Amino acid sequence: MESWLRDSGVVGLDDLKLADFPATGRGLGSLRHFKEGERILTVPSGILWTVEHAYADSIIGPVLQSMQRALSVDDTLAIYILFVRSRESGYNGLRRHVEALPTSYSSSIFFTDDELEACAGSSLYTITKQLKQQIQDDYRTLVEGLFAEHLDIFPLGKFTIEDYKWALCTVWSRAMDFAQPDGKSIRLLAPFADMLNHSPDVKQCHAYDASSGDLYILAGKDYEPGDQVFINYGSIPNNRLLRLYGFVVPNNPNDNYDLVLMTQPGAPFFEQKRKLWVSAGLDSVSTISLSLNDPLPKSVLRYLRVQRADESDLAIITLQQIDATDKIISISNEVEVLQALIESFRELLHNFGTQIEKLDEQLAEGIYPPGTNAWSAAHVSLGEQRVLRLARQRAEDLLAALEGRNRVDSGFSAPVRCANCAKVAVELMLCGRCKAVRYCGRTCQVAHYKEHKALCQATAPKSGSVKK
Ligand SMILES: C[S@@+](CC[C@H](N)C(=O)[O-])C[C@H]1O[C@@H](n2cnc3c(N)ncnc32)[C@H](O)[C@@H]1O
Repeated sequence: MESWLRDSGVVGLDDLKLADFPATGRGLGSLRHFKEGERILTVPSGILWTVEHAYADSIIGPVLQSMQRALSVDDTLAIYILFVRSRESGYNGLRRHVEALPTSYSSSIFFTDDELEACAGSSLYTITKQLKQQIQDDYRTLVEGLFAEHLDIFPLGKFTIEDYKWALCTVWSRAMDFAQPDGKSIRLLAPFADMLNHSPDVKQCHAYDASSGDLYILAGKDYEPGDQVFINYGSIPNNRLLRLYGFVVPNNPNDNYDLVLMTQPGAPFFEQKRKLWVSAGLDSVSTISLSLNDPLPKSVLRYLRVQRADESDLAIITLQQIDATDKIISISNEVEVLQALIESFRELLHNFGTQIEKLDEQLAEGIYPPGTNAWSAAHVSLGEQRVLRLARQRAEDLLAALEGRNRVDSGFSAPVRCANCAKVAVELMLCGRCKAVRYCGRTCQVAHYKEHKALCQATAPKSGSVKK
């Protein structure tokens, strides 16, 4: 491969060496001092794997271009790689690169059920199961819609589902993405530069020159001869690292939990609510990342305030022109939102096969030997549970603060009655709009709305939004 890289105009080969490193496996080592920011490597446009190059290929290009529905970027790159690998002649340089690729990967899609069980309950667990099915479906579509039509180009023996999975993992674990000046993004694989391993401790140091189409690697920190040279793949949580790259970073500060919020189209006031979600940059199905830094992002509350809004809440939004997505609509709505969230977080945490304390114990006892698939899965589970516990705590704190304020608002000295059923209780909810009457619960508030409406409109503050 080296002579092909040299002949193709790769710059920097004399200062870097392929080597095995204990912590990461194969990578690139430096053969001299590098100062941070110094250019280390240039891989010219001509030898990059890109969709554009696949389309420009004289054999596979016309076939790809004649497809009624264009393949995804990942599928195009994966099939391009498999195509080059399958050729008996030609493509000499690119075939050398393919020969240097790993023969197997440790993405979670290759985990056995037992290995995956170590992260049961995590979003990775669910996504991996879905992904396995998705890959099978996509493969079947490829066979029927592409391979079977062009068996001379895609001999099925070299395009099996195992080959397809291998090629997809090659793309997931080695592709680099760049935004271009025209706003479009480009996904590419750069021979030799794709031997660089990840370190969160180096600065972002891979770049794409849109005018030349070349890929550059700069030193992400100072290096001494013999050091492993890294790039930074980005702030990636363990669940994603394991799914795409097949490794994890213990105690990863980027760990997250992808919370999926959804509402069925048949739900009451669905269209009205959908407009409110869209105006807040959300939709009826929204996936929101909860992270260690921000375990309960505002967008979660925005979504749920609208989802839980009843007729009177929606009337409040319209009448008072509340930015429903950013502010408390009514105390009752907010209480319901927070209670529902706490309940959901409890349930999500309960669904984890092994709780944090037990996982910590198992890891300390070496039940999951370091570096094994189950060990990686256990770290994903730990990360997701930590985020969810923080999120639950945040929601509980918000609810406690709200209830505390409500108690102060209602006055401890004189317990008041529910405006509907006249029940006496300390913890009555205040009508979020007029703040003139209190209810023992949501049912009473709704039941009383008709009677209360006129008074509510007359006594509600005329300007501003519902007090936080
Ligand atoms: C772009 S390739 C890097 C070169 C790769 N090590 C090789 O031998 O071909 C990305 C893959 O390298 C491995 N890798 C990268 N950074 C790593 C790290 N910090 N720890 C463990 N494995 C890492 C993972 O297997 C990942 O999927």
